[in-house]
Amino acid sequence: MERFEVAPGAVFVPDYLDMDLQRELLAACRAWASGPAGMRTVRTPGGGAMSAKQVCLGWHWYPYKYAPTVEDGDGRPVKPFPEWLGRLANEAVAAAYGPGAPADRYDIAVVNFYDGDARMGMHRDQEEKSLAPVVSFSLGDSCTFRFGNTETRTRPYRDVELHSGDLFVFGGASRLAFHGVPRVRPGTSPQELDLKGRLNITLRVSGFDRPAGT
Ligand SMILES: O=C(O)CCC(=O)C(=O)O
Ligand SMILES: [Fe+2]
Repeated sequence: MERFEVAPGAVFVPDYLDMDLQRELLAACRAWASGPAGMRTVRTPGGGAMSAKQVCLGWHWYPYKYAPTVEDGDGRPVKPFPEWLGRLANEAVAAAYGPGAPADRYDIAVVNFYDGDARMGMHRDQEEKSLAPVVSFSLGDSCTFRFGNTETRTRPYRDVELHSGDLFVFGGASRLAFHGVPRVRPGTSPQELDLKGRLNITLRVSGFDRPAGT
């Protein structure tokens, strides 16, 4: 398997997921997208809306914190984070960093759906307490993924083309680097995958204590 270190601790692994696994993940995303606590438009405090639609598992992210329920939506408990997804995250970390990489308790998934000309501005994933690596899988349309530095939203950054099945892991010195999706390429989803648009599944470790009963 080819691996490219884009920045220290940021590793790009093209073609990581085979088509069967991509299909399984797509089916899972469709189930997660349905309500309650389903896919929604995220509104920012400034009154804007994110163009990528989002659904979370394990902990619900909304600008700019986590909650056990969909505070900014239907108020329902966030869907559980399945154990198999945690195994997939740890396998992906080992594929990116090598078999000696420590396993962790992955407990958050953020699923982003990009259709048409949706995009995502430069930001840091910084609402987690844990600094465990972020694991990101891509399905469907290709995109430009911009991976920057920890100081500024601007250069230096590197643009990587992410295709369906690709893996990107960022941890270590790059865990709090700015990153974003300046463009997706509509109509580039593989024929074998029944998906119009792009799905991104981002797996994270919260480092939070779960309150009892949730
Ligand atoms: O869609 C992507 O590849 C990136 C998503 C992302 O950065 C996020 O959900 O925080
Ligand atoms: Fe992010």
